[in-house]
Amino acid sequence: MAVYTAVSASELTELCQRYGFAETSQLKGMAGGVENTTYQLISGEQRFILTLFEQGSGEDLDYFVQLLSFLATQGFAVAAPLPDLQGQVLHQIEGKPSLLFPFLQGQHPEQANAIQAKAIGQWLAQLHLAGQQFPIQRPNQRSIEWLQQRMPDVLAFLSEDDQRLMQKEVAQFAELLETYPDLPQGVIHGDLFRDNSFFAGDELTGVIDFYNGCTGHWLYDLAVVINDWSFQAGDEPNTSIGTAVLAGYQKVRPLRPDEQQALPGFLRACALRYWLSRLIAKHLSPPNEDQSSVIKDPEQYRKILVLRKRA
Ligand SMILES: Nc1ncnc2c1ncn2[C@@H]1O[C@H](COP(=O)(O)OP(=O)(O)OP(=O)(O)O)[C@@H](O)[C@H]1O
Ligand SMILES: N[C@@H](CCO)C(=O)O
Repeated sequence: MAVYTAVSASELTELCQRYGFAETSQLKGMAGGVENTTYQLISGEQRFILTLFEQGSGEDLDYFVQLLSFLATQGFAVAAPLPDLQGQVLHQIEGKPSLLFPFLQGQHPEQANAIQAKAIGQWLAQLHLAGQQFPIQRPNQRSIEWLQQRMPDVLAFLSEDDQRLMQKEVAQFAELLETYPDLPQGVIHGDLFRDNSFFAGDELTGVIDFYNGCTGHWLYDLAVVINDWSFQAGDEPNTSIGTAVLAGYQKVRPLRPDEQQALPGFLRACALRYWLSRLIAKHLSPPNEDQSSVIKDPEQYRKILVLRKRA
């Protein structure tokens, strides 16, 4: 259960007054999630999601709020934060920056089918195209520079073979970016795993967790999705799912020839990115007791990297 901060009755009452909700509204902790405190807020027949951000000052939240509001006005299936009666979106609850979201219908597709995979590919390409009209920039916090800076921190936790693998892959990604310096960039989601999407049957009802959203390579975003959506069970990729994501994407925005050439390298780089971020989460940002059950396995992404190298 990802609830690190308890909300007092007085803070809940204040929140309800700001939104015009009944004072009988209740909070219920949500399972799932790693970083933030998430509650379901139940007000009569209505349900919402209340997120208290456990890290950071909330400065970056302004980017996410603006981006989500922009996407909602463009008709995207996203959970955009809701303004209170005064039009205020960002709140402080128990001293934490907090947002209230609409409750999305549906489930995360643990075993996604090809129709769902195609739908997420289409959604992603539409995001990339629409993002060209979004004026705010945010650097990618998981760029090649981040890989280069953070890699030395985790080498001590790896076997000699894995150290060599990681060093070589970081160097090869840097070379790839030099070989293809003009790949298109723009707004990306940055973390569109299956557990950040909701489907009711085969219909995509919404996408959440834009906290890795930034200005980055569109191909990077696509590679994150193809990796997570293809490796649904076991160690082998479900290639028909990867193909469906790509087909959905290209139906909306065909890849340029340089992107097609660079895609295999980006699939490796994105596997590397999650191998590294999960190693950091495991060894260098040790979870507290409540979080330990939700730490994601770095080994899964090392294996994906090795498989992507062989392909
Ligand atoms: N708008 C929403 N509608 C319905 N359920 C939601 C919504 N937003 C989040 N949830 C659910 O709440 C739980 C926690 O959310 P989430 O995964 O975003 O947590 P987090 O800690 O912010 O994320 P992360 O896993 O990236 O650290 C998840 O089970 C998710 O499905
Ligand atoms: N999607 C990430 C966790 C949230 O950033 C992972 O699977 O490692």
